[in-house]
Amino acid sequence: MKRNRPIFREHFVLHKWNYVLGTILLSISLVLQLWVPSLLKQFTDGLQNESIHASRLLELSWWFTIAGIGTFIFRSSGRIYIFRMSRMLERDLRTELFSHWEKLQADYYQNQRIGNLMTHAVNDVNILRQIGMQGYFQMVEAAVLISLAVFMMAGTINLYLTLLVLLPLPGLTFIAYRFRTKIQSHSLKVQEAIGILTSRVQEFCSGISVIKTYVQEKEEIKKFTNENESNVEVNKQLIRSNSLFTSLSQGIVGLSYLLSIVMGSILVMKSTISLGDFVAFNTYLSMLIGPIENIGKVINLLQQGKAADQRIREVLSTEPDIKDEEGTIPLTLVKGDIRIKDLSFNYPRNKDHVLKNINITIPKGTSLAIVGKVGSGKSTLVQLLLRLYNPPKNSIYIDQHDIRKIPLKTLRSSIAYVPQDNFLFSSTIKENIAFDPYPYLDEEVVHAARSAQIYSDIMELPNRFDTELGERGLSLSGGQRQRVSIARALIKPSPIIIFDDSLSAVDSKTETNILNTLRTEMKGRTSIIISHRISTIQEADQIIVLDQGEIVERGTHLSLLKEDGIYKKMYSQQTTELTFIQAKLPSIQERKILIKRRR
Ligand SMILES: Nc1ncnc2c1ncn2[C@@H]1O[C@H](COP(=O)(O)OP(=O)(O)OP(=O)(O)O)[C@@H](O)[C@H]1O
Repeated sequence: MKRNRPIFREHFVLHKWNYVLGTILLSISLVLQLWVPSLLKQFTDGLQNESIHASRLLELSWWFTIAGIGTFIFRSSGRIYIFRMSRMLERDLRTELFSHWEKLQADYYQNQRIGNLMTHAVNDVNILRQIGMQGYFQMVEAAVLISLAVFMMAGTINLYLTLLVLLPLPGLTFIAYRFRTKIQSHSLKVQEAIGILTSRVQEFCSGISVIKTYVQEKEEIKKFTNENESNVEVNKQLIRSNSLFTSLSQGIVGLSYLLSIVMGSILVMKSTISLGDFVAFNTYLSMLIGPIENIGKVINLLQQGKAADQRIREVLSTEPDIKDEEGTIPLTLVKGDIRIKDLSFNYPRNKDHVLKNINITIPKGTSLAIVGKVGSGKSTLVQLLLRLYNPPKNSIYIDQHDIRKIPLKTLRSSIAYVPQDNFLFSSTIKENIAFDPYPYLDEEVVHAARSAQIYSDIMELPNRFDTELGERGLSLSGGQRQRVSIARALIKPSPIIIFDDSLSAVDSKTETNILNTLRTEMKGRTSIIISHRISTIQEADQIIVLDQGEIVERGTHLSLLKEDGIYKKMYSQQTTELTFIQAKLPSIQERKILIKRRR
């Protein structure tokens, strides 16, 4: 959704009555707070005149108690009202950001740093929340407290003393603003330094075996020490700014108090004001210091808020490139006939075509295998079928419909896809397999696991299907992750299934077992298998060989072996490698002799 107006303003307008109520409650508490100095005045003057008696003392104590309790009740409820609204802004904005990101295409994420996205979701939203919480609260407090306190000081005690004492205080606002900016930039550097240290530790933990095998411990310690040193350096700058700010503001506040005490005492001695006035005046002054300092902080916060608001609105106004377009046919099911016609494709930020003039027909229920060198365009082709990138119009058809006219939801729920990277979520194995929102029965999960040849591995885990996987499923081996991904695709009752190099991390025995079960699982389903291994794809109904984005060979395993092309070369190379490995392996007879000798 495009946001034309600043986010906080929109939120404020939407919840204005809650903010008004919060403001009224807070203002009542401030008025009650400002009642205290006048009670103090009456008490002090009473003591000085010796006119105070027990019942008056009791009465004053009552008023003090009422002022205290009232301040507490109204301040807390005003705070709850205002702060609750800001928490709602935070919650709604994060949900809006998240659901917007979900709509954006894969390409968007390839051009963004994850760190930036995290900053939008965490820091920028926090800043907007702070404007609603501390920012709004402190502005109301400053406006009400300063105006009323100054009015009381000047109107009921002494105008000139008030002007004199207030003279240095705008300096407090100024330095709070200036230093806040400086402190902010130092804090940012400290955060960056901590981020670098964290990444270093993270990288160290992940790469520990490489570091050890390359005997790089000393080098790594050196790098860490340098970065640790930089962290100390930026922290020193932060400490310097903080100390200077505290000392300067204390200096200004001290000057105000000094003026108040010296000039106030003179006025008391001259009987221009009473001792009670003097006490009340200094109490008002102490109440003013915080809000005056806060003005500077709030100005700074508003500036940060402006930048955060712009950044968030920029993200929210990024239009998804891949969405249901005009003319989308309301299809809910497809059968699985695929036709690719004159497809040429280049990635959005690269003019060179990575696929050139591709023509393929895959009738429903048949299989297509794609082989080819690294970077020849195999994954791109299947990603276009899923519309992870937009293919040109009228270039890919499913059941005679241009896929750009098939609702995205229908298209993607009709395709089960095992991507190359085998991404697993940090949840249980069961949740990873039954990821498709369809409510799967336990038996279906077990069946998918058996078909993907991962069942016995799962049964050996401590909590079997309920075993929690670590981040990105890293607690499993590469081959196990691959088979969990396959199970996730097999459980999905979709008419089309795609495997992108999905058997690369399993041994040849497991590969044969998986292929045997897949034959049954894929009956009636249109399948596309990408692989570098001929053994995986040789039984496909048709095989294409891609080279630099072009189909250079096509046929069946047998027909391609008759051609003297890339396919045959790959086959010969792989069978020679296999024979070589087999030749290297001792025969059963030789193994028995070896075992005997070892004994
Ligand atoms: N997101 C992208 N943006 C720009 N170019 C890309 C992108 N993804 C892939 N490419 C380029 O497109 C070409 C085809 O890549 P693709 O991943 O389709 O090859 P592949 O045949 O699947 O390779 P592999 O066997 O390594 O998986 C490559 O030159 C690659 O650099």
